[in-house]
Amino acid sequence: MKYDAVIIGFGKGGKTLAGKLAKTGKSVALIEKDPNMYGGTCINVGCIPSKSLIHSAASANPYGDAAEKEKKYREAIEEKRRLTKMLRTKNYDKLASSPNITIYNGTARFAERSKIEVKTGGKSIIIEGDKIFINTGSTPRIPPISGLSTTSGIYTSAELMDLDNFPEKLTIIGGGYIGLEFASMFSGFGSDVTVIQDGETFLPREDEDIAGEIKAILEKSGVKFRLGAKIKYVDEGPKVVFEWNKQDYSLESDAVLAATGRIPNTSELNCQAAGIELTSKQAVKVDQNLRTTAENVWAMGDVTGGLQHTYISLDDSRIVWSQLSGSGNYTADSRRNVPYSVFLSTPYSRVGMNEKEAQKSGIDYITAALPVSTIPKAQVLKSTDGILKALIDKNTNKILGAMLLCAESYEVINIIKLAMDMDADYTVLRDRIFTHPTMAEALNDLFTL
Ligand SMILES: Cc1cc2nc3c(=O)[nH]c(=O)nc-3n(C[C@H](O)[C@H](O)[C@H](O)COP(=O)(O)OP(=O)(O)OC[C@H]3O[C@@H](n4cnc5c(N)ncnc54)[C@H](O)[C@@H]3O)c2cc1C
Ligand SMILES: NC(=O)c1ccc[n+]([C@@H]2O[C@H](COP(=O)([O-])OP(=O)(O)OC[C@H]3O[C@@H](n4cnc5c(N)ncnc54)[C@H](O)[C@@H]3O)[C@@H](O)[C@H]2O)c1
Repeated sequence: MKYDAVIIGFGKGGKTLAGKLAKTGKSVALIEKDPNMYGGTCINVGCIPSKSLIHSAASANPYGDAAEKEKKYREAIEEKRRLTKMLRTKNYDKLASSPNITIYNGTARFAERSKIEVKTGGKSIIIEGDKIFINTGSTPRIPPISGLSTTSGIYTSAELMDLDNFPEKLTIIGGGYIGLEFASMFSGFGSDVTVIQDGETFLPREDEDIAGEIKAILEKSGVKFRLGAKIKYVDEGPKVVFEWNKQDYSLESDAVLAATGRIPNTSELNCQAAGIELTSKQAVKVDQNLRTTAENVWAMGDVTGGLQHTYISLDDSRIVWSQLSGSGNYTADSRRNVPYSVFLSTPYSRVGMNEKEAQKSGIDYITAALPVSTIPKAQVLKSTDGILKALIDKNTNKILGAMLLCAESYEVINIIKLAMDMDADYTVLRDRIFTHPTMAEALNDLFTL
């Protein structure tokens, strides 16, 4: 079988590109190894199921009795299963219904530069592609802690989001995005949550005041932190044995989540057969056009070792499409002002520089700050914890960055990103009409210096 394009992995970038290529009449083969992953990590085991559970947790009663908590949790898991199944089917049907797309269910590996071996159900077939696109995503990194991969009751994020029984007591290893979102979610359901992190500093990339507020909000909801801890081993229970503040502790719980980062999925690809180089972190090495070191082979999304967000994988498909459709002008180094949101009970969103980075770069900046309690909509929502902060270039009046720790920050941050992309002065946000009462209207006050 020969195709114009072979796409390995049904992730965000891959499925978007498949659709675009098929629309222009190209023949496309899309290979996915797991039928429960049609549509990729985001809709099956990542963003969407976690946000569905976070949404359900927001209306749970963390102080309810055991039966009430269990009931609410089971309903939330059922709703998550319904939602992911619906999206998975939709994603599959959308591509499968195109006459130009063939979906293969099997594990792909390079036989040579343009030939891919697909192993499926004990059989193996070779398919050929004029152009090949790698979109195989990433997988949880399990650190070499004794007992971590062999003890029962230790889960990855995907497994924990499919647990039938409510964990009254949850230990989370790792205080990154996944660790904190799950801490917030499970404390919302009423779990007793402890986060164990190796590093001393909480959210080391954030400004201290912001990190401090986030930690205080999580602690207020009952989450306990053990920062600068060294895990010695994990044992049946499950029980995590660790050293913290020069003392040994043994923490037993109903479940342990390993949220210790994610590594690119390249181990099955046999990249060397195609002359595709990997980085020292096992990511596919790409240039600014997302070309690999092999001719006519590109890579998109988590597998490239860059920022791990669904919208980055989507944007990667735009970079690739820019070359396939002619202009080639859009490249990874022209991508700027990439925002992110951490979906905590009080969500945190950021775009651009923070103070730490501005100080390091020597830019002359002004800091604008606004306590969330002054925002009328925050009072309506009864969500008055948090702070809004923005940095403005003193010489040019341009916005350098913003950090929003408040309800609905994941929506409002996109307004600031747009203003930054348009190179607007901060006064544009200060003087805009926004609807009332909204969280967005707080930008008028934040940017009134
Ligand atoms: C719990 C969690 C929450 C998250 N929340 C967010 C969020 O709120 N917002 C956000 O933007 N990002 C979030 N992310 C990150 C986001 O999910 C990923 O960055 C994104 O899904 C990566 O997409 P991708 O296109 O690189 O590949 P993926 O969507 O991972 O797709 C890769 C596909 O390739 C398949 N595959 C792998 N190897 C092979 C092979 N050899 N042959 C055939 N198929 C193969 C895999 O089965 C998989 O389906 C979250 C991640 C997790 C785990
Ligand atoms: N809202 C979002 O966009 C969103 C949400 C969830 C996940 N994600 C993506 O998923 C990726 C993976 O998230 P993650 O939280 O697993 O990784 P991460 O890299 O963000 O955090 C890993 C954490 O584990 C800790 N850690 C590592 N080894 C440890 C050990 N041996 N003992 C104790 N602590 C240890 C680290 O100190 C760190 O706090 C992120 O990079 C993110 O891009 C995005």
